[in-house]
Amino acid sequence: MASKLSYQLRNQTGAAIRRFLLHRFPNSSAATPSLLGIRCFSYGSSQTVSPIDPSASSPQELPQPRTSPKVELGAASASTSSSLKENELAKFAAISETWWDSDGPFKPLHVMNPTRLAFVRSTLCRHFKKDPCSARPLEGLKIVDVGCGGGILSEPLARMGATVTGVDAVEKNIRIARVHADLDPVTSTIEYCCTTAEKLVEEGRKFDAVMALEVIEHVADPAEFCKSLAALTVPDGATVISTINRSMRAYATAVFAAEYILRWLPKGTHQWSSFLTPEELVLILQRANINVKEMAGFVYNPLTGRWYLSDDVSVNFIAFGTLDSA
Ligand SMILES: C[S@@+](CC[C@H](N)C(=O)[O-])C[C@H]1O[C@@H](n2cnc3c(N)ncnc32)[C@H](O)[C@@H]1O
Ligand SMILES: [Mg+2]
Repeated sequence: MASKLSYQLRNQTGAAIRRFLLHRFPNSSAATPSLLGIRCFSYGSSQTVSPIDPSASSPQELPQPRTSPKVELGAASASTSSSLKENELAKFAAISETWWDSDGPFKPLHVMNPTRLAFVRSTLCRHFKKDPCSARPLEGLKIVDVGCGGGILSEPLARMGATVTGVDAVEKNIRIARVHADLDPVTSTIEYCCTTAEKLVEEGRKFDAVMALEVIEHVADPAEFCKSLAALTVPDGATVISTINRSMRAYATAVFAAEYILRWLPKGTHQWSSFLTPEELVLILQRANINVKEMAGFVYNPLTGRWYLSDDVSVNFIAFGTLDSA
């Protein structure tokens, strides 16, 4: 009798936990790049690439854009930008002084930088037939870094020889980026501007490669944002996007642990519901005519304190795509 009762209790508790998780994480994803039919990035080796059939990979409804209250944003706010989510931008404006403090709130980006640069260099060199081992492998490429913040990515891209434009919707970020880049003649060539992707589109700007790393989870309308990224890209040009998966693991690690336990990021930095699953990102990009060809996950090793590339896209992931020329 007692064991029957305890069995029932365990069953009910299990069901309640399952109900809670399903309610809290309705669309969480367990995708891997190969399940999505995308080549998984790995040093040296390559696996099959089979383009995704948009009608077949039809994940669910995409998250809908939300509106947010107005805050002061500088020049970027002059445009009728669809990508601006003002409460998100206010968070970055509040900590803009700390962009280059490698132990500050942007420490995770600083620590992750070599790993994501390895992906960027490798995919761009493969696509544009450049030598990844040369000192300036991105020489000759015009690259825009959308949501560049203080320039953590823009600067190494310039050092790799690219002609870089960095744009951010927060004026203070651009000021910090400018001051820091001017410390070195190579990075002082970067064109920094407080604006948005959609404003650059209005101005008719085009780039060989468009970067938006850790930005899409902070914009108002990811689908419109991707359309702007596509419109900035030359035919057969490249797009690289990194973000956080809307998975249970991401909630536990990238939000709960990173913000509340380890205090790597200020509390409230990320809204879990604004994350995209890899399937959603691929679909949104496909609708913008960008074909995702390579994808990788970033995995943190607490023993070494480093990030490495992996096919585990369950938390942080990065995607490389090209703009259909047709
Ligand atoms: C997490 S930071 C990433 C910075 C940089 N991409 C990196 O990875 O080092 C996100 C940045 O995107 C900017 N941002 C957010 N929404 C934007 C938008 N709609 N247009 C331009 N910049 C935006 C923020 O101001 C912030 O600097
Ligand atoms: Mg983020």
